[in-house]
Amino acid sequence: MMRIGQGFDVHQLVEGRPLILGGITIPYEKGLLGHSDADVLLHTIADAALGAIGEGDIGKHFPDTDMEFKDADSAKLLTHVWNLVKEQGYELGNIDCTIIAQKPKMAPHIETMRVRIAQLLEADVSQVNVKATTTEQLGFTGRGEGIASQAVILLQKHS
Ligand SMILES: Nc1ccn([C@@H]2O[C@H](COP(=O)(O)O)[C@@H](O)[C@H]2O)c(=O)n1
Ligand SMILES: C[C@@]1(CO)OP(=O)(O)OP(=O)(O)OC[C@H]1O
Repeated sequence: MMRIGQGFDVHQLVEGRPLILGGITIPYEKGLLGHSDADVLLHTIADAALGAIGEGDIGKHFPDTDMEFKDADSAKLLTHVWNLVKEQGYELGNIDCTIIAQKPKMAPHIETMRVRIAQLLEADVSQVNVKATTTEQLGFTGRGEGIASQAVILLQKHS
């Protein structure tokens, strides 16, 4: 049996915050703003996984009004979500993610993100793909005001 899910998230880029993306810290002059560490890529992956198992979204599981999740490590939130996936008997088929950011250049960091995401999803690196695109300086991402992310996930269960 297979289940598919998709995720999308956006966070604002501001000065004075570290840029945490895909479970790693990337050197940059700005970072993402959020109630948690604002790791937009891990949030997208968590949303895709929750979508695949019909469990809503991360806002439902980790309300941004709850101080327990203030400055939360998104890797821990994703691990919680992944435990729900495993409780339903699923494992990762594959995941494909796109980071939408004008800057910084993601290419030097993609492999490290893949390895970290594979670790969090208890899968092989070959099951995880991470891409990046600019929006050719158009829109809020193009102006460097924020970073968006998208993901599609396939879960599988052996019967
Ligand atoms: N923040 C980014 C954005 C893009 N890349 C890489 O550059 C390639 C070209 O980007 P376009 O937006 O012109 O399609 C893209 O395919 C990525 O490999 C990047 O590293 N970091
Ligand atoms: C992760 C949570 C919880 O700390 O907060 P944010 O970091 O603001 O992220 P968002 O994607 O806006 O919504 C989910 C939240 O409930």
